Amino acid sequence: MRNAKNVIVGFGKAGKTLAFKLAAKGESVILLEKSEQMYGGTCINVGCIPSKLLYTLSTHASQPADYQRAVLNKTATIGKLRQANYQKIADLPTATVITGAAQFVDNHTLTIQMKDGTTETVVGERIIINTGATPVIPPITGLKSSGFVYNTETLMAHDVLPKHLVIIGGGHIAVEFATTYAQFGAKVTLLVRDDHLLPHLEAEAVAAIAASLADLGVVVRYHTLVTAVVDEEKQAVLSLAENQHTTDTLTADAILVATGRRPNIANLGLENTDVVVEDGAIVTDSRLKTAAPEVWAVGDVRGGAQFTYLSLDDSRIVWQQFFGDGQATLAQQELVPHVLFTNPPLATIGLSEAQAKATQVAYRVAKLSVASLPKTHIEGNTRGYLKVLVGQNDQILGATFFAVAAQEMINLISLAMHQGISYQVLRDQIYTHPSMMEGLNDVFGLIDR
Ligand SMILES: Cc1cc2nc3c(=O)[nH]c(=O)nc-3n(C[C@H](O)[C@H](O)[C@H](O)COP(=O)(O)OP(=O)(O)OC[C@H]3O[C@@H](n4cnc5c(N)ncnc54)[C@H](O)[C@@H]3O)c2cc1C
Ligand SMILES: NC(=O)c1ccc[n+]([C@@H]2O[C@H](COP(=O)([O-])OP(=O)(O)OC[C@H]3O[C@@H](n4cnc5c(N)ncnc54)[C@H](O)[C@@H]3O)[C@@H](O)[C@H]2O)c1
Repeated sequence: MRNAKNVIVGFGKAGKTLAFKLAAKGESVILLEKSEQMYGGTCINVGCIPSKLLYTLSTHASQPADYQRAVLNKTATIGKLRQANYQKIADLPTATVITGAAQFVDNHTLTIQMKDGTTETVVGERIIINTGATPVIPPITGLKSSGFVYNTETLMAHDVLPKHLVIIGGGHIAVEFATTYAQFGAKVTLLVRDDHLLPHLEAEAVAAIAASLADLGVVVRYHTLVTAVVDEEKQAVLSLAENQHTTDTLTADAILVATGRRPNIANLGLENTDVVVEDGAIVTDSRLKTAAPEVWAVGDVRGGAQFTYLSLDDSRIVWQQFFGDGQATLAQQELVPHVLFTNPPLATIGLSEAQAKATQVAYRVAKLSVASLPKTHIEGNTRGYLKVLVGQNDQILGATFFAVAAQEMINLISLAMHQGISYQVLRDQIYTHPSMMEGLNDVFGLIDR
C-alpha cells in the first residue's frame, strides 16, 4: 500500500498542473494514469494537439502522401510531448506516477490494476479526480462492429487518407475534422440530425462556416440519421433516414463518429464513495468539491463544457484552496473565448448579436470584412469578418471573429472584457504592421461612424 497527501486520478490538464505545483512545493503526490500512451492526457495525445497539427498541415497539403507524412509527424510530435509531460512530473522527488486503471474502494482508497496483472492500493488525504471524457457511440445497428468506424483517436492514427469520410454529427469535432480531411483531399460528407450545424453559434457564423465547408467540397446533409451500417469488403454501406423516412444509402471507407463525449466514470468505483453522480457527470460545488470530504473533480469528468483551458482553470480553483484564499469559483469561467478550427478559424466571446437582440440589451455593432486587411493577402486567406458588439457604457459585449489568427486575436478581446477596458482603447491602440490585430483599429473605428 502507498500513501500520499495528494492522489490525482488521471493525467489530464488540471491533474498534471496540480501534480506539478504540489510536488514542486514538496508535498507528496501520486498521479495515477491508466495508459502509458496517455501521459499528459487527452489534449496532448488524442485531442487538441494532434488535431490542430493535422489541421495546420492540411492547409499546405497538395497530394494524398501529404496525409501520410502528416500522421507520421503527428505521431512523432505527440510522442515527444508525452515523454516531456511524464518527465516533468516523474522527475520531481516527491511525485510518483503509477500506470494502471484506478478504482475507488472508499472515499480515500483506490486499487490500481497494473499492466502485469497485479494490483496496488493507494491512499490519499486529498483526492482529485481528473479522468476526462470518452466518445459517445450512438446505438446504430452495425456501427460498433463495423471495421470502417473510427473515433477521433483512431482516425488520426490511421495513416491512409480515406477516399470518402462520412462524419456523423454537426458539432465541434464534426466541423473541424471535415475541414482538415477535406483540405487533405478526402471527399467528406457530414450527416447532421438537426437542421443546422453548431447550435451554440448565431446563424450568421454558422452560415459562414457552412459556406467555407461547401467551398472545400464538403457535403452536409441535414435532418439525416444513420439507421444501420453494413460492412462490405472495402467499404461500409450506411442506411439513411431523412426527416424520419428511409431515403437512400451511402458508402464510405471511413466513418467518424462525432456525437459528443461523456464524462469518464465507468469502472471508477464511484458507487463505493460519497461522490454524487448526476446525468453521468460528477457533481461538484462551485469550488469543485464533490460530496465526499477532501475529494475534488476537475476537467471534463465534472460535466459541462469540455475545453483544455477550462480544465486548466479548474486547477487554479482547487490550488487556491490549498495555497490561497480559496475564493476562486466556477463563476470566473462564465466569460471565456471559444475557437473552432475551420477555414479560417472562428473565435467567439460574450454575446452574439442574436443573443443581444433576444435579451434586449442595448448595443452597437460593427462588422468588417477581413479582405480589407493587408495581412490576409499575405496569409493567402482573405475570407471572413470581424464583428464586435459594444454596450451603451462603451464596454465590449462580445465579438465573433471568422478570420486567419482569430484564435489569437480573441484573447485580447477577452482581456479587455475582463478588465473593463473600453472599446476606444482597442480602437486607438498602436498595433504592429502588417498584422491581423490592426483589424481592431478598423472594426472598433466603425462603431462610432
Ligand atoms: C479531437 C479533439 C479535439 C479537441 N480540441 C480541443 C481544442 O482545440 N481546444 C480545447 O480547449 N479543447 C479541445 N478538446 C477538448 C479537450 O481535449 C478536453 O476538454 C481536455 O483534454 C480535457 O482534459 P481533462 O483535464 O478533463 O482530462 P483528460 O486530458 O481527458 O485526461 C484524463 C486522463 O485520465 C485517464 N483515466 C481515465 N480513467 C482513468 C482511471 N480509471 N484510472 C487512471 N487514469 C484514468 C485517461 O487515460 C486520461 O489520460 C478536444 C477534444 C478532442 C477529442
Ligand atoms: N476547438 C475546440 O475547442 C474543440 C475541438 C474539438 C472538440 N472540442 C470539445 O470536444 C467536445 C466533443 O466534441 P463533439 O463534436 O463530439 O461534440 P458536440 O457536442 O460539439 O457535438 C455533438 C454533435 O453530435 C450530434 N449528435 C449527438 N447524438 C447524436 C446521434 N445519436 N445521432 C446523430 N447526431 C448526434 C449533435 O447534434 C451535435 O451536432 C466538445 O464539446 C468540445 O468541447 C473542442
